[in-house]
Parts: sequence; C-alpha cells; structure tokens
Amino acid sequence: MKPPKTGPALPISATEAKTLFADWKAARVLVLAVSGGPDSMALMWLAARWRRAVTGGPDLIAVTIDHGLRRGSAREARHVKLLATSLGVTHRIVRWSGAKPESGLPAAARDARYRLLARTARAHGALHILTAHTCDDQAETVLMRLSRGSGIAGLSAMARETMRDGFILARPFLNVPKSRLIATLKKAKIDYVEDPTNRDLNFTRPRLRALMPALAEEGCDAHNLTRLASRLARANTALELLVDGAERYLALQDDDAQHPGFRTEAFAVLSEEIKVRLLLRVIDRIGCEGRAELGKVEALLLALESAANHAGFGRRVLLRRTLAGALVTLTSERISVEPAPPRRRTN
Ligand SMILES: Nc1ncnc2c1ncn2[C@@H]1O[C@H](COP(=O)(O)OP(=O)(O)OP(=O)(O)O)[C@@H](O)[C@H]1O
Repeated sequence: MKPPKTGPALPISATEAKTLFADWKAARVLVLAVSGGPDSMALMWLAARWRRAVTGGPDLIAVTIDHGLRRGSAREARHVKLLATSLGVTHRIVRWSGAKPESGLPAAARDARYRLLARTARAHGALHILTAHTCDDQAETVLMRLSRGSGIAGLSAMARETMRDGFILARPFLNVPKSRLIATLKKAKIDYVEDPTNRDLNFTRPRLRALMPALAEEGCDAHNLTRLASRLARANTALELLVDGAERYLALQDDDAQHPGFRTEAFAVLSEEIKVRLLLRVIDRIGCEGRAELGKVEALLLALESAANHAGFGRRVLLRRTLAGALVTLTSERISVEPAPPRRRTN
C-alpha cells in the first residue's frame, strides 16, 4: 500500500520547540553541535529562540568542528559564527588537527568530532551535547544496521539521550523530519550549507539515502523505520531487565561467585537470547578489546552448547575460547571468564 500523500512541511513553532527542549531546561550549560548544515543551523536558531523565552534556562555554546577535509570548511565555520553572533549565542570553532587516515575517514572524523566536542563541553562546564539528528538520520541508521545484520540492540538505533565519554549526547529532533527543519530555516530566512559528501555515493550512508524515495513508495519510509527503532528499543530495555534478573539468579546459584562466570547447569536452562546477552556482558566486562561482536558471541554460545552436550562429570575442560580479550573456559560445572593472556608476537 502506498503511504498517503502529505502536505508541505510546517516550520517548528515556538510552542513545539519548548516541548522539544524541555528535558534540558534545568541544565547549566548546553553545547550545541553545529556543522553549518540545515539540521544543526535549525538547532541553533530554535534553541536560541527557546532560550530567550525561558527564565533561568541554560547558557548555550555552539561548537563547530572544522575537520579541515574540504576546501571552504573554514568559511562554513565562519558562516555559523555569523548566525550565532546575531542570535547572541557564544560560538567556538575547533579544528581537527590530527593526522587523517587513508581509509575509514568518515569514522575517524566522527570520532575526532565527538572527542573535540567533549573537550569543549568540559572546558565550558557542560554535561550535555545536543546534536541535530533527525528522524531521517534515524531511518538511515536503521537501514545501515539492517544491511549489516544487526540484532535488536543495533536496530534500536539512536536513543534520545546516550552517555558518551562522561557526557550526555542529546538528540531533541530524533522524531522531527528534516523537511520541517528546512521549512523552519526558510521561514526565518536563514542560509545553510549542504555538505557535498552527503551526496558522495562512494560512502554507504549516501547510497542508502538515495534508496529512500523508492523504499518510501513501498511504505518503508522514515516514519515506519523510526517506529521500528523505537519498538525495538522498548523490547531491548525489557530484555536487559530480564538479563539483570538472570544475572542475579545465576550469582545466587554459584558458589564461586567471586570469579566471573556461571554454573553450567543453571546457565543451560535460560533462553538463547538471555544466554547471548549474559555472555556479551561478562565478556565486555572482563575482556579489554572493546565490545564483542554479536555474531561471534552467538558462535561461542553454539560451541559451548555443543561441548556441554558431550560432557561427562568433573572439572575436565570441555572448551576453551578467547573472544574480545576474554578467555572463556567450560567445564561441566562452570563457564568461567577471565582476562585472556597476552597474545604471542608473531615476528
Ligand atoms: N563539523 C561539525 N561540527 C559540529 N557538529 C557537527 C559537525 N558535523 C556534524 N555535527 C553534529 O552531528 C549531527 C549529525 O551529523 P552527521 O549526520 O553528519 O553525523 P554522522 O557522521 O552521521 O555521525 P553521527 O550520526 O553518529 O553523529 C549534526 O546534526 C550536528 O549536530
């Protein structure tokens, strides 16, 4: 069924903006991440108008990271400063001066951006960094993760608030279509820049973005994709609560609870999803090589189950595997998890 045709996008009203920003009214300082593109220029304009209308609201600091990757990036940053100054918002330009990698440039730029935003937030005593992610960005994130075969947590995509490096990353526009932000800027007669890399089909995200109109014709539009993300986020929260409960249950069953791991028999009766999540948690805690990949944890669980099925009694080791810096050992009594020994150098 084709989705119903909708009218032209409406600008965000002052009353709507008050609701969108309400969660952060009591903050002392808010950092606004403003690239100069339409979404974040609207973020700055709407936040400044909201701030003028509330008494005792937070100080606003707009921050533009100049990645130094395109000609004209410094000029774009100055363009943001002009608008910030006219709105009475403090503005900082921070340049990414580190070495730029040959491959994986978007991911490296993104990491550098969040690091520099966090550094600036710290310098201004801010706990919150607001970005202008829209419901279109959320839909693209869901598609990217679908195409990589992510699980429930990954498909939940971005949350309205997430912790990162000790800061709260806040996304007030996660349910707002980009078209409404553009309509807001148009009405306020504010110019913005369009980053040409957003249309560069050498990158995955722009390629998926280009598919969106055809998918929307079939009903797979931003609205339905973001609805999927929020439903899965809800399911994910419920599952994590079950994992909390399972963790406590297993700890009570375990007479060696000081050492990370689970009693094999008690672990075996849990459902697959809970087992995978328990393994993920303990490996993340003990290993020191970052988050274990879901597919690898699923493979580990299969191997544990198959080895446990062929077990006799006693403490004989049935399986030993390392994953993400953790060493997992199975006996018929216990699944133990400890830091993996350092890898041997191969030269
Ligand atoms: N150069 C920049 N300076 C400051 N803020 C930025 C900059 N680039 C992006 N942002 C902020 O990040 C938001 C998302 O931007 P974009 O979609 O380009 O990021 P991304 O590379 O997809 O990474 P992610 O979506 O995970 O943040 C923007 O709306 C803006 O708030």
